[in-house]
Amino acid sequence: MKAAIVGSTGYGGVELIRLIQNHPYLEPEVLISSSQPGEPLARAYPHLIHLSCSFEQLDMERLCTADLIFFATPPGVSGAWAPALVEQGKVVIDLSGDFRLDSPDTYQEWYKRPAAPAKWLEQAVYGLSEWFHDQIQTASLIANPGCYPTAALLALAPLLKEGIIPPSSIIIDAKSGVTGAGRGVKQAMLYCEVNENLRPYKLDGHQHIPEIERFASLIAQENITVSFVPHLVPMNRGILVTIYADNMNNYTRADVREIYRQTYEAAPFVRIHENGWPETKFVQGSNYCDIGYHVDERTGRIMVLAAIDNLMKGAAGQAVQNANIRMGWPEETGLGFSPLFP
Ligand SMILES: NC(=O)C1=CN([C@@H]2O[C@H](COP(=O)(O)OP(=O)(O)OC[C@H]3O[C@@H](n4cnc5c(N)ncnc54)[C@H](OP(=O)(O)O)[C@@H]3O)[C@@H](O)[C@H]2O)C=CC1
Ligand SMILES: CC(=O)N[C@@H](CCC(=O)OP(=O)(O)O)C(=O)O
Repeated sequence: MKAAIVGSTGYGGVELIRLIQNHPYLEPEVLISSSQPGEPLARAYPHLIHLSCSFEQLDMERLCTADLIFFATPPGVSGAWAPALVEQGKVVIDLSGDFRLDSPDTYQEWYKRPAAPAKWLEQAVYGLSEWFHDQIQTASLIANPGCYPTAALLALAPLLKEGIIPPSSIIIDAKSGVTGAGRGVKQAMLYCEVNENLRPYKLDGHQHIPEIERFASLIAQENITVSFVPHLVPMNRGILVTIYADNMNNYTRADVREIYRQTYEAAPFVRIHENGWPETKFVQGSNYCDIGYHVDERTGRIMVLAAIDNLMKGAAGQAVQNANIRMGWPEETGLGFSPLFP
């Protein structure tokens, strides 16, 4: 099948090229760049000099030569282009946040821009592969989750579904590498600003808060609110979330172990750490989400940790996993990379 990637000069886009180029059933046929049309891929990414493709202008007719279209673009781009592509019978997988929220007002409030039409927000299927597998199988428009929500929801969802933690006690402390902010030039992301520094940011309005709350509530079947504190850490890739919640009814470590075991026993990309806790190095370059937990009898809290590679399970890897689910291919197709360590 032919794939098109819009935003292929960005970090999410180049990770898609790497994955699709190694995928047995997908070809990276159309690589779109609005800033560098006509330029060879190797000019933007010399490590891909062995691939002799060039970037192309964003053009509807050209996009329609592909079967599957990935958007790895800033907010607003897929919202404008995806509906027409779906109407042409194409499958669209969107890595941006344009279709992750169901209310135009909520999108406007958190993204500070107008939303895509409500009809398309309602039609989009959330691409958290392990939890929305059945809906993804028939979806035309897949809203790939944000990087922080992927880690947070995979860690939280089993406990929420079982009603083990109360709806308002949840604190999510999250840390991301710098590729999470994209390849665009920003002063705050310069080496001297980021190196040897640990920076909390957007405590007062991160766009992933409504996304986490929407799907946590859906899974728990009650209204969930979370406190969310993201941090930027001086590393290229990786996200670690540490979640704190009250332990209702004193569930034991054995109870929690059984819940995670049962929930994820058939999930090829979720690994549970029974001894020790996940680290970002354990998942780097791979599509795994590693989860660990601690049932703290002293304080009556449960701590759950999840590590992902933000560009893989947090973006391009999960997008390819969703393409596999949608096309009926084995979920691991083209994603069988072991993590890079050290
Ligand atoms: N980085 C990460 O870890 C994650 C990112 N995401 C989301 O995925 C999307 C892509 O992220 P990322 O790759 O990091 O971002 P980058 O900034 O690295 O890349 C974005 C790409 O979009 C293209 N672009 C910019 N403006 C337009 C436009 N108006 N029309 C068409 N193309 C445009 C740019 O290429 P050009 O100017 O050449 O067209 C650029 O290459 C974002 O929405 C991001 O929030 C989601 C999960 C994780
Ligand atoms: C380190 C860093 O800056 N990370 C980005 C994550 C962006 C992302 O995943 O984005 P969308 O949900 O907007 O698509 C952030 O916190 O905004």
